Amino acid sequence: MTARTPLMAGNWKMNLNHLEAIAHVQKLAFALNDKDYAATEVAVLVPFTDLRSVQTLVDGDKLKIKYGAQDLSAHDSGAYTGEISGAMLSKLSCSYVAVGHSERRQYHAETDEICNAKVKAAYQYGLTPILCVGEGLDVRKAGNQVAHTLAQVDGGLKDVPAEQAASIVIAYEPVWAIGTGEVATPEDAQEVCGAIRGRLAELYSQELADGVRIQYGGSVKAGNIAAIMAQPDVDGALVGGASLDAEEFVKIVRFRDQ
Ligand SMILES: O=C[C@H](O)COP(=O)(O)O
Repeated sequence: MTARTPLMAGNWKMNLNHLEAIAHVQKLAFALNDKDYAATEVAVLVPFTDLRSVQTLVDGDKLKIKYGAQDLSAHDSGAYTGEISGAMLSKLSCSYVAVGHSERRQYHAETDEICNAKVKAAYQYGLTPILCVGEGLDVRKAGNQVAHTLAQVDGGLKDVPAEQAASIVIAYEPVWAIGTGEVATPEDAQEVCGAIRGRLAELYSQELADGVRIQYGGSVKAGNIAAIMAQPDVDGALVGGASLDAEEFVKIVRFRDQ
């Protein structure tokens, strides 16, 4: 099995303006050290309006924090008012971009087809997509969480070649656990993350599947991260609310100490 470096990504959602973003990244940079970065990759997914400020800070101070966006357009350029292209994100040296977050699926009607086009757009411009998948409460109650989530994996990766899929990050986020304080048990997380890895092996190869990082997301905090990370198929977390508290996020990055 390939060793996978955990990825802790803070998804700020629609929080922190560009000035607050600078202060927040400075706090993270002050607290994190080389040992942290060697053990765990750290990223922040920030509002579009923060990207230039974060880029300037990261470049200027040679920070090891990676950054990226929370969405991108499926289109290259042109008359798509309000959209931001992969090329624009790439120009800002983004490493990551979230695709198909449940809030995009829910409030912006993003389908698996749209997510698939966005995954392809991300790769086209050298960005690593973090493909978000996960079931709602009704699906969970019916016991269909694995089938539902794997269908989203299939849809998001349709016709994506292995050389691209090898670098994808998949974030399993049960919708009922997002921002609710209702965290999935480590066993719940493992069940679906393990199934996602199994599906990647079927779609591509075991070797590829063993190298892909699968994150858990949903009410992750310093107090629950260690048990979640102890699961064999969980390789990091996509952290919402707790990523807005620099001290808490640093503790999550240092999950081995919790
Ligand atoms: O992208 C992050 C997830 O939506 C989780 O959010 P949360 O940590 O606030 O529950």
